[in-house]
Amino acid sequence: MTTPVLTLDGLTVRIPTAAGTVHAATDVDLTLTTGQVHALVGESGCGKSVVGAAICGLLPTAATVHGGITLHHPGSVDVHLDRAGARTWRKIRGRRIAWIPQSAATYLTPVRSVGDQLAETCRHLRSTHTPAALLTRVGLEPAVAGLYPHELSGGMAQRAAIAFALAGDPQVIVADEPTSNLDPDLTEHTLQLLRAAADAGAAVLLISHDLDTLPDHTDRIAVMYASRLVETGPTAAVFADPWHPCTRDLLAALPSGGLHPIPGMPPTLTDLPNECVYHRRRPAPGFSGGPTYIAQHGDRSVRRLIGAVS
Ligand SMILES: Nc1ncnc2c1ncn2[C@@H]1O[C@H](COP(=O)(O)OP(=O)(O)OP(=O)(O)O)[C@@H](O)[C@H]1O
Ligand code: NI
Repeated sequence: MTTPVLTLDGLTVRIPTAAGTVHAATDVDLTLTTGQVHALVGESGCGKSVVGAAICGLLPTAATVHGGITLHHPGSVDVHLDRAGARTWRKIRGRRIAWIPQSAATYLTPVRSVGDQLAETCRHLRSTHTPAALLTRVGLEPAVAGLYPHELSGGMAQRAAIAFALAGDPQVIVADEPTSNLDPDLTEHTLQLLRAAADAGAAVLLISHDLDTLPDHTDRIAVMYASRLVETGPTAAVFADPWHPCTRDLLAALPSGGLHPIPGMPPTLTDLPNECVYHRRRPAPGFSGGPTYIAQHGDRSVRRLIGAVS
């Protein structure tokens, strides 16, 4: 049985920049559940990492957040992360929510061995695991503990990143493109490790561009376009019968879909109206713009245009 662990309720993130206010995430509703791997996909710059960063309390300080980010724990009170201060985050990060970055090299200190840093993380989190057990769990030899970060191959570094994330037995794991630098074998191995973490009870959010790998490795998918979710549902159902034109176009751009790139360019996020703008990229029949709404059908949802013909 799956239980909701983390709920995003109308998450809206705005980032002020010299070029204007970036609409980085708008009205994002998403529930992460125990034991499931949830994919978050969409074109580059659509806001996926911002959603992941919001869940992990890692947004830039200038960002403003509206809407709810709620962490649930059976038998305990909900934690409202959208209002959490530094003290709450110190208790939560690593222990209840962990982040797996794209490259482990970005957060490891070059001057200390992997084992040293993993031992320090375990002490800090009061982990019940030893560094050796964590390395074994992600398929690394115990001898890797003695290596320095620059001595790790890309695949080893990514496994090490997962070992660090597993140290605190987090309820939620956010992995931001963990396979983007890996060959197919290492990609497969990394996705299996995320599946194992979910099987052990975590809710995993996998931000990914490798759509072809998702049906085999994820339970649910959320498709994002220009800061908004346009479609969510079980991965197999969405791949078999995509409802939103954006999802259809993303799938058609894959080798398995015939390699048809999406025409046009993604919009600039500093100048967005209060509606889904995919119809501007790919005009819908008989529709020239206007508000959208989310239609819910069982365990699937799709953003529809009010007044569109189809
Ligand atoms: N620190 C920041 N300051 C200003 N703008 C930012 C910042 N971080 C992200 N953005 C902007 O927010 C928008 C969403 O970015 P985000 O990194 O979430 O996209 P993404 O979907 O993860 O893209 P990619 O697939 O390339 O990683 C982009 O327009 C980006 O330029
Ligand atoms: Ni990103």
